[in-house]
Amino acid sequence: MSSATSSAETAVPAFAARDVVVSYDRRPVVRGVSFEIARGETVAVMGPNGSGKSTLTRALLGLVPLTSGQVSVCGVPLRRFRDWARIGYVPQRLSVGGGVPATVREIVASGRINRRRRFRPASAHDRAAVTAALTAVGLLDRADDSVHELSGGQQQRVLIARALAGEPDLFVMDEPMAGVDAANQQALADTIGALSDRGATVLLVLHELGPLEPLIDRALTLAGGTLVGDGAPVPPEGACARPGHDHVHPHADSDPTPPAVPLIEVSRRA
Ligand SMILES: Nc1ncnc2c1ncn2[C@@H]1O[C@H](COP(=O)(O)OP(=O)(O)OP(=O)(O)O)[C@@H](O)[C@H]1O
Repeated sequence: MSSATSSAETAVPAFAARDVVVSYDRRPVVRGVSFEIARGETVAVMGPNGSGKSTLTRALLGLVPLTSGQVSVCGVPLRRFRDWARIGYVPQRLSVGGGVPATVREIVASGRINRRRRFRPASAHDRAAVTAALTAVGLLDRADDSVHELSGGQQQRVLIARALAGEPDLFVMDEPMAGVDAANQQALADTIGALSDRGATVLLVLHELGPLEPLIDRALTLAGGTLVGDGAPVPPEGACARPGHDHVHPHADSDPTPPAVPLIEVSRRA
């Protein structure tokens, strides 16, 4: 956690959403969602495909506009929030370096931009933070390779390293385990666990709890854009618990009945 964090500040929620509605083409896909995430909590956002998980998390960061409702980050209304260096965002897919022959190290170093003083070269601390982030995700040996030479799962780890490099105290990760093999999933879970132990706030969009299960304090469950569950995560049982279980539930649009319990899914994405 940032050394600037005072005990008074920890009483303020990291994120607060009130009656949040987000629409695409006037179709609401997040429908009146309210919750608070306390500083230091590790929270999963779960639910069927298309239930609005990504849209909700993007709305918390101002990446999609709210149709109505309010969001505040560390007690500051989103429209006035400027302290973006405190937030590490891991998007669902690699969206940087497209067509540009950027190296893994360059992408990860871009996570320091909000921390660096303008027009100053990278400091020893900047370089050390980048190396530590690459080490944490097991990609130090690929640092000088083009990011396009990496597999989808490795590219996902580059995005996580980019977020780590900025040394934020709030992390928002959209399906960080998607496409990552089992061994590296455990390594990433250990990294996220270490962040959590340091007091970071971690919000994760997840299709399944997997190796992150012991770290999750709370699960917010969406169905059809509505919050239908807020409580302890429910581990998968029976067939759903089997490794490799592939289970895609119908889109909430075609099944308007909210589930009684959180649905645990495995993404079909490679
Ligand atoms: N940019 C967009 N423009 C129009 N519709 C969108 C856009 N992004 C998402 N949607 C639609 O909004 C709904 C919610 O999508 P969202 O990606 O937030 O759900 P999700 O729960 O994260 O899904 P998944 O688990 O499949 O990633 C879906 O019906 C989706 O098709």
